[in-house]
Amino acid sequence: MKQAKVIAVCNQKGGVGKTTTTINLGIGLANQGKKVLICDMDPQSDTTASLGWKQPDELDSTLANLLISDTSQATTIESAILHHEEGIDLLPANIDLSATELHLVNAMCREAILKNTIADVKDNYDYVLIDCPPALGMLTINSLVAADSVIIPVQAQYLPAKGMTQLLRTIHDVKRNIKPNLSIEGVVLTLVDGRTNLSRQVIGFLRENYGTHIHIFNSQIPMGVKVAESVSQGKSIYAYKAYSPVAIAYESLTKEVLHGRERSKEQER
Ligand SMILES: Nc1ncnc2c1ncn2[C@@H]1O[C@H](COP(=O)(O)OP(=O)(O)OP(=O)(O)O)[C@@H](O)[C@H]1O
Repeated sequence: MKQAKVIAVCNQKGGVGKTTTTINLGIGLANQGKKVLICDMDPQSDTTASLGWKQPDELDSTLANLLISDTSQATTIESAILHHEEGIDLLPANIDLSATELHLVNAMCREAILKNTIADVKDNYDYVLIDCPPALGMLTINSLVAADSVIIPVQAQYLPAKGMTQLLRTIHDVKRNIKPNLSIEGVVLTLVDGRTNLSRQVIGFLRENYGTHIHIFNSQIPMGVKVAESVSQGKSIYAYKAYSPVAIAYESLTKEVLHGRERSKEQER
């Protein structure tokens, strides 16, 4: 049996590249021989649609059914898992997940429902990546409680970087009250426009304001038109346009994540 590392890809700000990072990091890890499960915890179901399931609302079994353990539908986690042609598995989402958020508020052990839901299958994988919704509600809290670490995609702009305070506070609260060993894997700069100096300014801002203790990945994800095209084809950037700057950047991020894990395993020994 494997021992999965569970990583939440999280930022309450919308449109910062969470979905794109989850997919391309996930498939990047699969390309390196790792077994990967992606959980789509965003009711917009962009990850599900971007991986080729274009009508998520027509899916019978999704994370929404699993999280409310709807006995009338008797959904098993195995029956909900979809298999993508590039070698990763997906627990899909659809719009029902937004109603699930309300249900979770009154549920017992409400913060740990995702963690318990994936407990039986998690160790079939090396990595479980969770694409979080752009909000700090119960779906995000469940994602953080299920996770060992968090990757924070930050758009290389001044205001999105500023908005990190609230997210870091939430991560701190989860760590203090529920999940003491939750760690921040790192911040990845996304949508970097190479024509400006903004990425350097944003890194300077993050270091100054959040201390030196938050790791910032060396890999930066540039802007590239091929991203939207790959999404429309249900493919990763590697399958759609190998060797494009975005593909090279995500491959490099994948290696940083892999090496980070190897380093921490060595430290444990
Ligand atoms: N490197 C990139 N270059 C160009 N476009 C990108 C890049 N990364 C993401 N995008 C585009 O930016 C938009 C937002 O990206 P994405 O969906 O990954 O962000 P998100 O944080 O998951 O959004 P949401 O919060 O709405 O779920 C999408 O249209 C996506 O195709």
